[in-house]
Amino acid sequence: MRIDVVSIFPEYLAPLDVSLVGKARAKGLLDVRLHQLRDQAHDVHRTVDDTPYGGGPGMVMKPEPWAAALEAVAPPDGEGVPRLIVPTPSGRPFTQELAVELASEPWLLFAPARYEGIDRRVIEDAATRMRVDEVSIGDYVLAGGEVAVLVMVEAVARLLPGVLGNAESVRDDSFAPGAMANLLEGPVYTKPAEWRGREVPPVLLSGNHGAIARWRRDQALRRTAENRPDLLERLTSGDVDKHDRAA
Ligand SMILES: Nc1ccc2ncsc2c1
Repeated sequence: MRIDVVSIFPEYLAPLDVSLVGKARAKGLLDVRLHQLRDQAHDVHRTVDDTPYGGGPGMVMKPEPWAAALEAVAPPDGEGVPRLIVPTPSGRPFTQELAVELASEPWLLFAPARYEGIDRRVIEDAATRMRVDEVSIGDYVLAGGEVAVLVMVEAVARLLPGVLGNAESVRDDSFAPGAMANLLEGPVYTKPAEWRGREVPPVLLSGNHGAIARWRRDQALRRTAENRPDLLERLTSGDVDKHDRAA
């Protein structure tokens, strides 16, 4: 997979050089390219923003630098077309399901905005050439979209074949499609078996894999009911038998 990111703060994406994503890049599983938006602003101040038409607070990112940056990355007459992801608080929610969908794309192009956002015409123009998704990572105030790019790239990269050492853990993730869909992961434990007077739940030491699986699902249901009751509503009656609900 190729990932391009256009930003006025490409240094904000430095974490993509380390850990899971960094290792995937080193293995050649991921090709990440960062681009400075200001390189496409040719006035002396390399201006990328201006006041909003219609008035209002803040500044809006100008269309010309963004259009030039997107076309520099993906020339209209070039090979292949990326899927453009525009991180924005007014976008569709970023979910594990969307991460799985994006992980099947050969090329993603991220356009994180600062200020009040990007002139709408940039999105409309790009949509004539490529698929565009406006995506939000949640309902809170951030200074820009770069941190959302870090979130989405990590969530997608870990799903790529060969990136995670143990494919099992992808299956057992919270929110992963399948048995754990719409369930939060339960508590986890490691050695020592007793620590500051607290013991590991005996079932986890029993070697009884059926009992362990049942215990883990029960704990996942309990944690989901406690922290995300909204997710329980998504579980079909077939997913949660009467016993589970009563637990
Ligand atoms: N403030 C804010 C909240 C969510 C979000 N998602 C992508 S960019 C962004 C910015």
